Amino acid sequence: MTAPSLPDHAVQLRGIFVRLEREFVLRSLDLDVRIGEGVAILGANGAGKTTLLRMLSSAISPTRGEGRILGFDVRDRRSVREHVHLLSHEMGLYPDLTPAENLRFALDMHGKKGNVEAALARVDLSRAANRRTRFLSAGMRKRAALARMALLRPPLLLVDEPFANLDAAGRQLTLELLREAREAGSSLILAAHEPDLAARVTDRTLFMRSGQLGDA
Ligand SMILES: Nc1ncnc2c1ncn2[C@@H]1O[C@H](COP(=O)(O)OP(=O)(O)OP(=O)(O)O)[C@@H](O)[C@H]1O
Repeated sequence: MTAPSLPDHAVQLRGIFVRLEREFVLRSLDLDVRIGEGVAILGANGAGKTTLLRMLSSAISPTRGEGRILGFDVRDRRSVREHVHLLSHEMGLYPDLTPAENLRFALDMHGKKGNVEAALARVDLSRAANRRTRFLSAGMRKRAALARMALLRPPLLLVDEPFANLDAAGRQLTLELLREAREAGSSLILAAHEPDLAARVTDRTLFMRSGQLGDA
């Protein structure tokens, strides 16, 4: 499905509430992110950053409020999922597939073509390309998920704590891949606990407190 019209915003949220169990985790949240813009979201543990990213990826629906993502209604899960990619802690890799198989599967799912071998070489995973993902270290799995993100080049990229579990080289690689994705036109929303690293790949920083966003 194509977007109703060419949007100038990747994200526009107005008065969004998300209730999980009995608690409102997001409350009256507004957010505007322009097409091509990069926004960092900082905030204490439990502030609601992951919940916001999960809602933007349509993993969960808002309890109240309105929003558009790349011009699609925030509740139009099928359209949102087609255009938005979430790189999260879980990473969404199939443990019994190899990294190469995971990447090919992701490309097939999105009807895209790409050079899987080159993407794995870029993240220094060529030697592990044919081992089952379940036998890789946390950092290696993160590199595989980064390679998949780089291959998919989604219009809107949501990234949750990308620098955790990575060595210095892995963090540098993450910065490079995020920068390349932005140069290719992806809009980016990045939740992190490392303000300096986050600022290197985003244009501005917001702070989440008790489920609401404000200036840092
Ligand atoms: N599936 C769930 N069911 C019920 N409550 C949840 C669920 N997921 C998260 N929460 C609650 O929502 C609140 C926000 O959690 P969230 O993971 O969004 O915070 P966060 O800002 O990403 O934190 P961190 O920096 O620790 O990753 C927390 O109080 C958490 O307990």
